[in-house]
Amino acid sequence: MTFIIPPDAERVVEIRKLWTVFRSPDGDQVVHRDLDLTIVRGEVLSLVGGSGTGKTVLLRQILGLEHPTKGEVTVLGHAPARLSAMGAANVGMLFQHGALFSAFSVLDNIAFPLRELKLLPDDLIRDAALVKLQMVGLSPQQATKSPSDLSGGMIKRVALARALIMDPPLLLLDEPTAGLDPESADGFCDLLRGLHRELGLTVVMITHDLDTLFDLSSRIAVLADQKVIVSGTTRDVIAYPHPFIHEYFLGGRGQRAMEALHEGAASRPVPLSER
Ligand SMILES: Nc1ncnc2c1ncn2[C@@H]1O[C@H](COP(=O)(O)OP(=O)(O)OP(=O)(O)O)[C@@H](O)[C@H]1O
Repeated sequence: MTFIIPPDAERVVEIRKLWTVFRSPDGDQVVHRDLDLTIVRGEVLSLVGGSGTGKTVLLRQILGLEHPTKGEVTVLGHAPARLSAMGAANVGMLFQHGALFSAFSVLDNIAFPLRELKLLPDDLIRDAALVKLQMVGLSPQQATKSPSDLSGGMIKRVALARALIMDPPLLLLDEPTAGLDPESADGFCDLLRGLHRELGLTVVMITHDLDTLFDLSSRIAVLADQKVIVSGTTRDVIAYPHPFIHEYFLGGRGQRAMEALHEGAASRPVPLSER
């Protein structure tokens, strides 16, 4: 059985019949073809799919950085492009490598989106950035450091603090634990789980890491054949007959992760209805 949207759920992202086509002299590349996806408030939806299946492009559509060739994307009822002035207030984005400004301090990186708005005095912006610094588990002593002085896990935390600076209800994560050692990845998952709960966030995440996938997701959506072929709990998804799903979840790597999943009930994805 695939995911059925509860009738009372608030639809944060609606994607209807989306086509994304990149034109080039060598021919058109159709990345998304009639793709449908609805994301409801409070869920942690993970996008999985083979390399080049359009996961990052889909996040960029939600951010308004790409535009539908055909079809419609709405975030909180508006086209993402229409949110651009206040975009950061509605959608926070954690890019894969953190994407911090190397010439700025930690605090100035976190404060950047608020400073760009030019609406608040500097001392308030500084206070807001310090609150976010502590929210992601870093101490005020880290505020003056340069990104080059930080570990990979700390860079992710600073980038997360920046993504959250304007308290967006929707958070997009591109490979949040990529490049982290297992201990830092576990710590970052714990942080994300806590923030999701405390801030009531809706999260859309791309991950290739099965531990992160099983640890955080309330729903998994699989991209293949230019669309979302199935979405639901791990069980729903695994039951769907498709070569990618078979290889991904039931190949050697997937089997090991599934065994770990069965060993620890706490790491099993919790269907939205049970949260
Ligand atoms: N701006 C662009 N112009 C032309 N082609 C693009 C552009 N952005 C992405 N593509 C192409 O769209 C396809 C999907 O890219 P995307 O980055 O979304 O894949 P992905 O599913 O995130 O892959 P991976 O898991 O390897 O990161 C790729 O073939 C990519 O080369």
